Amino acid sequence: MQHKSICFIGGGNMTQAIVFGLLKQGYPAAHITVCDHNETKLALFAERGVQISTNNEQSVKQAEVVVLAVKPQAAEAACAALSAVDFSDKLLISIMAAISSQRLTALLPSAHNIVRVMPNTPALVSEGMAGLFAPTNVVAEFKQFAQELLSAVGKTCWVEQESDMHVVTAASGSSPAYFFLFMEAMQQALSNMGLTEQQAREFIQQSALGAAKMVVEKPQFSFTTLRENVTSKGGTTAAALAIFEQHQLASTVEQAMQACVARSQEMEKLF
Ligand SMILES: NC(=O)C1=CN([C@@H]2O[C@H](COP(=O)(O)OP(=O)(O)OC[C@H]3O[C@@H](n4cnc5c(N)ncnc54)[C@H](OP(=O)(O)O)[C@@H]3O)[C@@H](O)[C@H]2O)C=CC1
Ligand SMILES: O=C(O)[C@@H]1CCC=N1
Repeated sequence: MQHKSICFIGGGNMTQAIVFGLLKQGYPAAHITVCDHNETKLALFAERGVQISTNNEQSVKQAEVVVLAVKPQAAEAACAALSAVDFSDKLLISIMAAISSQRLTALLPSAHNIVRVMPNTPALVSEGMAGLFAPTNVVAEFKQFAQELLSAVGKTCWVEQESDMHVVTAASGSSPAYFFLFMEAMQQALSNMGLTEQQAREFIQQSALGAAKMVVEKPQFSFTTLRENVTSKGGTTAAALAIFEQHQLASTVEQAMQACVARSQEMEKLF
């Protein structure tokens, strides 16, 4: 991939995951700048050779690609501070949940090439999953760069309709947290039944990794088949799954993901 100069606005959790993932894949640190007002966060990047700055405007002016990575609540202020920058030759990538391309255009009128990306933190270990959307006017070269950038730290999937980015947020951005919550609950339960936290973690992480690898490496098997292959009639797994069913796990998961989408839709109107 081309090594364009990239400036990240916001050096928080998601920027750390993407930038450290990119460095792991050999993206030159000298081509990356991270802007934040938090010196402690900036130090994490500086110690890996990434350029750091508290002067957003100056850094953005020098970059070919700008990644907006502040919280949606902070989008307006962050963009207002960039109003003097001419974005017409730059690619603007927004990883912010819920902020539409129309809103971004209103905030930064000179930005004609906007790609929305909904990544997730497994980018840190090169196993990210990112949904992408670009309005029809975005030039192909910039779309390709955005895809290559995210492909360097995981898998990508374009959506045609911007409204689908709400659902994508439930599917990529937020979804690692569902699995982490499940693992937290498993660890608590195993600890309560006598394993140490560390033992519990080892059983859970390897089982999760093994299950995920089976899903990836055995695409001929549906999730249902993989589950059924573990579940002996009248056995231990069936006893566990019966409790999940009794407590309507599928319905709970659906409600949780609907809440994620609804919050994204609400945030789109708020910020
Ligand atoms: N975390 C995740 O898993 C994912 C997050 N996202 C999206 O990524 C974005 C960032 O999320 P996340 O990394 O978790 O958030 P964080 O709060 O961890 O990081 C945002 C950082 O930006 C800083 N910041 C705020 N305003 C400015 C500014 N004007 N200039 C420079 N830095 C600024 C914040 O500082 P301070 O805290 O001091 O204000 C903070 O350090 C969000 O919009 C979120 O929707 C998307 C997918 C997944
Ligand atoms: O929770 C959030 O709002 C952000 C967006 C997706 C993941 N984290």
